[in-house]
Amino acid sequence: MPITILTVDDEPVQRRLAREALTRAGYRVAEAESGEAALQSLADTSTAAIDLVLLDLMMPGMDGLETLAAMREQGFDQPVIVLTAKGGMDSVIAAMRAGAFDYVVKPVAPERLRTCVHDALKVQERITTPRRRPAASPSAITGFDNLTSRSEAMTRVITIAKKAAASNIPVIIEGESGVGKERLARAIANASDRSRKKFVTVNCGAIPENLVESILFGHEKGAFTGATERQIGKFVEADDGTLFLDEIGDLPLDAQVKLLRAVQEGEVDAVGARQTKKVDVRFISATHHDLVSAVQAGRFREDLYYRLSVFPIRMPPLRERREDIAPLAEQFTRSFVRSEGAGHIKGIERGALNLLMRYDWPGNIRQLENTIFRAVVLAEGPHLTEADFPQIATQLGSPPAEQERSHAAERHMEMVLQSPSELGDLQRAAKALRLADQQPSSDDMGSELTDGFLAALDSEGDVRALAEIEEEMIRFAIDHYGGQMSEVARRLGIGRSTLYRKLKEFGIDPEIIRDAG
Ligand SMILES: Nc1ncnc2c1ncn2[C@@H]1O[C@H](COP(=O)(O)OP(=O)(O)OP(=O)(O)O)[C@@H](O)[C@H]1O
Repeated sequence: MPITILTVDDEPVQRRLAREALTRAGYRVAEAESGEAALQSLADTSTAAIDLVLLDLMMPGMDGLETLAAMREQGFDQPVIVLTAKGGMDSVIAAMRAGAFDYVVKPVAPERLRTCVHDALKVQERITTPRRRPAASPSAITGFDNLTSRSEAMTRVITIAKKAAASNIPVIIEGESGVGKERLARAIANASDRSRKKFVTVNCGAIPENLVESILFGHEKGAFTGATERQIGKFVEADDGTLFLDEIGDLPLDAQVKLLRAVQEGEVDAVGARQTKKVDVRFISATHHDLVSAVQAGRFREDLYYRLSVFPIRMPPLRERREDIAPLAEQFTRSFVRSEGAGHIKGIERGALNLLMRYDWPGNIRQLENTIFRAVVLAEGPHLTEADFPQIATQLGSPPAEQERSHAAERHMEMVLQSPSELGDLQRAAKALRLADQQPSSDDMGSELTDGFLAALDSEGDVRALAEIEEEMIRFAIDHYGGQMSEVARRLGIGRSTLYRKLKEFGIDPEIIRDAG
């Protein structure tokens, strides 16, 4: 089955450019002219499944960011590469924050696009392949000793959590998504006198409303249409052990009433059962919501809140405990090098760690874990360097001290291949990508662009073929001189007939380049 890429762009010329570049690389290409149409294509089961989405950020109607958000909301988790026209680094950063894999600046440089798509698919394939062993699978490592806590903030959390482990009272862990709430809950349970009993988790936010009662409290066979088997429910399953109520703030109000009774009385009624059952459960809940505000807004029952939050623990986001970033990054690197068989990687460089420590990590430890995974899968050198974290560098908008590698060099090439009117944005982008160190400074990127900026190496680190560079130079010149072919020929130092012969040879359509520019 060929890999299918959905190109989403309102401009037919751009769709065509992307299609040409991708079909030449052997991909199947589907097209959508708007965000709305893209969502329809993704949901359409009658056509080939989409493996990757190439998404323009600037579109009328639903723009790229809205489309990306809607995709994730609707459960489409294909990798997304965003296309940006005029430097638009702000929306690129927003898209990366929203989970885009990477970005490409228009007009699309075919080689860069293909590298980007190849990388995204490689990472995706490794995520979905059973070979992947998460670096820190919650069930594998669950003690306090395995919770990285170099920071003061986290040391405090662990001290409090150890106290909670010594008692049986309900604990609520509050904190942003991916911050490690479940890991902490497991550590508490493992250090408690119920450590040998079951730890049952239930994600309250993921249960369909009409099934909440049955999943929590169980049901008898035939209690409702579809209840073909008796189910004991999570409470009974956790009897004598610990019940972890994740995303408790998402529990519907009706279910909150029943939960309150179960918590208060230690009794549950399975749907359709005649008898009440006594259970002995230790509760640990978690939420990324501000439950106090939810109580004030009437979305969460106050009595239930007080019952569950006898022992509240706030997990600080990673940006409030930056000292933990480096040890976590090192731990994930070691772990993924092992699980991915990437023995050529010996570790992570200081410069890369410094870069990671400056970032805010809105997705917290989970995002850091995924970022390291991606770097380990794609890195070719003996150490992870700053250049292996292009998406973080982009979002930080800060310069790398690290020797640039082909990936960034390609980006640089793209920047150079823009029209002069875009230079302001591009200079900022170049700075964001920290190219200043060993490339000519952004000030050198005046209106006269020199061929010294052309990327000499390909994505494998090898010298690029002359023909490829020649083709790129011609495309650039056409764009740069607004399609005036005699000027293009003159500046390139070749005759018009040679130019036209080369256009034919490389399959270049000057009209398309001019429109795209
Ligand atoms: N101290 C840690 N050391 C290593 N890995 C960790 C640590 N804390 C969390 N993780 C890893 O980070 C990821 C997110 O952790 P976890 O699921 O516990 O977060 P969460 O706050 O419960 O997330 P959510 O709110 O989205 O459910 C997991 O893969 C987990 O194994």
